[in-house]
Amino acid sequence: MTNKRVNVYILSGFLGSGKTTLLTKAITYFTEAGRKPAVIMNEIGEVNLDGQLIAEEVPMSDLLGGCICCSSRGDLATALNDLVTKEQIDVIFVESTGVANPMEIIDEVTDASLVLPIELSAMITVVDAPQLLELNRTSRGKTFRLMRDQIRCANLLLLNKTDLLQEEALEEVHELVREWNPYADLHKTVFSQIDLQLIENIHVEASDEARTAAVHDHAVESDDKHTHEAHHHSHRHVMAYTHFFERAVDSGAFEEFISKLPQEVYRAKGVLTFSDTSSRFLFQYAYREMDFVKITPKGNVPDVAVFIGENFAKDAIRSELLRLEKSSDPTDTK
Ligand SMILES: Nc1nc2c(ncn2[C@@H]2O[C@H](COP(=O)(O)OP(=O)(O)OP(=O)(O)O)[C@@H](O)[C@H]2O)c(=O)[nH]1
Repeated sequence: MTNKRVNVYILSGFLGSGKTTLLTKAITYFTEAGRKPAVIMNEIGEVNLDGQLIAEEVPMSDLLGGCICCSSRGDLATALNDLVTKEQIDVIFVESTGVANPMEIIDEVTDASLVLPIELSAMITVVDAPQLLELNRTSRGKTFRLMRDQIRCANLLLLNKTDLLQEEALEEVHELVREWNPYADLHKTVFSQIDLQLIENIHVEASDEARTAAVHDHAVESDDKHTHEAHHHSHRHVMAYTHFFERAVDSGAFEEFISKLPQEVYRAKGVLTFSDTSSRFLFQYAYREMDFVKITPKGNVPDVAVFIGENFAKDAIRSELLRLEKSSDPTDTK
């Protein structure tokens, strides 16, 4: 379970922004690099038209007739499960409907990562630059707010359709996006054309060296808020840390650890065995409230916890959990 994990990328962005345009390019790139991609396509309508653009040999799952984030909740996990259990896949792209709430999708993928060999690698948001600019200048309604949320949650941002804007207008919308998300890698694009290696790099960084860098970022930001601008090139914004437990931890010590989580961690969940209880527990943590429910997991579920937040120090969480594991080890006499 702890070995190879399939990288999951969420593609978000408002209706017609250029997600499928990016997806077809990304599939070609990963296929040519010898890695096997798969796609989960979520459409509000009852037919998957975008799927027609994806090569036949790419495994694809359709979630039709609703948004992943509301009516189809649970279906995404099933689709992920089907892909990773039936196919030899390296990468999964989840193309959400243009109106999906990004946090809900992040939540559902990370929920699934508790029980499946997958890992949320990044959220990539494609922004329709002319549309955002127009909404910013005029209505600022529901669509505008949704676009803002999709931008805020991203690790990689494509400011797309820049061919349709004059230089000055482009700078205006670029500034707006940068203001909403100072952390993501931001690229001005035409037909979602970017160096696709960037997508792989997000993953590499998020999975290892980034841990150290995240600690550094965090420390610098809390020392001096005015140096915030210096971190524009960081890929770390909304991020997740998954911890697989090697042994059971003490329930009281774990609760205390959760109660002291930094405020940058706004969501955590997991399945745990405690050294001082007979049952296993599903734990949930949201908006500083925690909840533990006894469960008997179906299948072979490891002891695991996922932490989701913004720019938190993954290393600090990891070392504290290792310390809890060590202190509940009866063979450790130190
Ligand atoms: N002019 C221009 N058109 C673009 C650009 N990128 C994409 N398009 C066009 O915009 C339309 C929508 O692109 P898609 O990639 O299908 O957008 P999408 O986000 O997948 O759309 P939905 O699935 O409906 O949410 C297509 O006709 C594209 O060819 C761009 O940079 N400039």
